[in-house]
Amino acid sequence: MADFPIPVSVLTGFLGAGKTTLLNRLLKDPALADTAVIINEFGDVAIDHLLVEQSSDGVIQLSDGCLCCTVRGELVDTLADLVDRLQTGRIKRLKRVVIETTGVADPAPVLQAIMGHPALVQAFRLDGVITAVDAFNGDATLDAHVEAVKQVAVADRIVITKADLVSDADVLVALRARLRSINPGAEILDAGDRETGHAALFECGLYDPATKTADVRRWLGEEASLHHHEHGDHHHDDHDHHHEHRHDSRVSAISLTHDGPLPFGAIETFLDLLLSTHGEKLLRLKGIVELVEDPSRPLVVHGVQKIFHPPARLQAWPDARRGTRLVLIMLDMPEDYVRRLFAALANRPSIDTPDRAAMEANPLAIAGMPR
Ligand SMILES: Nc1nc2c(ncn2[C@@H]2O[C@H](COP(=O)(O)OP(=O)(O)OP(=O)(O)O)[C@@H](O)[C@H]2O)c(=O)[nH]1
Repeated sequence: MADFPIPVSVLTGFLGAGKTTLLNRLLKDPALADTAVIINEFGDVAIDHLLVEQSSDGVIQLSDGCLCCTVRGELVDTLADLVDRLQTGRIKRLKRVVIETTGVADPAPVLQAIMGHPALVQAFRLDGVITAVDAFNGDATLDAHVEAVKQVAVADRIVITKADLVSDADVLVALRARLRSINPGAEILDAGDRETGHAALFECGLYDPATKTADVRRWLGEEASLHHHEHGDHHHDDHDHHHEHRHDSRVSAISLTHDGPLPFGAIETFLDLLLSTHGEKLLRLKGIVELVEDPSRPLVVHGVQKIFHPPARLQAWPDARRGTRLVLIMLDMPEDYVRRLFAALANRPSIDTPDRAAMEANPLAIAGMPR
């Protein structure tokens, strides 16, 4: 049996970052029984040693109760097949799916397979993205590959691997600071730490399945400070200085808040305009919204790159705080545009920004707004 929607965790990280090693260790934990592991490999990548006895249909039952399959074709087909096996009783239980992505890939297509597919989105929900970063090579990889920076930026949890290979503690401190500046909201864990087990890595979503209460602060990463990104001048100096060789100086996060309820249409328009004007820059967006239409049940918005999970409602507010809180991580953040767009749609016009009604009527005609 399965409780739909089944949580899906995506494990990413650059080539050789230690994804399989981490996964193998996690899967020894009895708490992860009834987990299906999908290894999303393309091209001539060696089959991971997890998959020693592969059956003809690509899915094997491991002795510890996990299902395992490699995907060389369509991830969508594999996920649909898992649902079919459950419904026909060929799989008895399925509590979780973990997808290990190929090291060089942008994680977006994997996430798109889950969140962008009308049938799968009923059966699965994205729990979170876990990104492994190699302590030894991490800095050089982030310098060389913007894909590696994006993998860090979309993460809910970042796991530093191979810390045992780094003798200089300052290197680890600097790497953590760098990861924190790319993604201030994600929790950063050490793979070698006993605490870095399933409990720390899974259930990144809004609900705690044990208590059914929503931990919005944790989900939005609000414990982490976002304010160092708000010193605009400093940010731009940094940007120019490192522009040549540090991709991550191009990634930044902001938090948008509004007190009081907003109409659903305002949020919809904000997201539509953001995606149509700067969608390629958006790496991650998460938020909770107080709606005019139904203020007692907060709306949850959740997107990775251009792919948005269907908006969901919580049954109740998790704590006394109301209003709207959105956290955005973007590449080359058009911060002024984003803030003005949000302000306009939240009906807080600044001197030269028209109000929401005018904007919805003609969104491209706003003074000073780049298209
Ligand atoms: N010393 C040390 N080596 C590690 C650690 N984690 C992984 N490795 C080694 O790093 C190499 C790559 O690890 P994998 O787990 O295969 O990495 P991966 O990210 O799955 O690799 P790809 O699937 O090829 O992208 C292997 O030789 C591992 O034994 C660690 O924490 N410490």
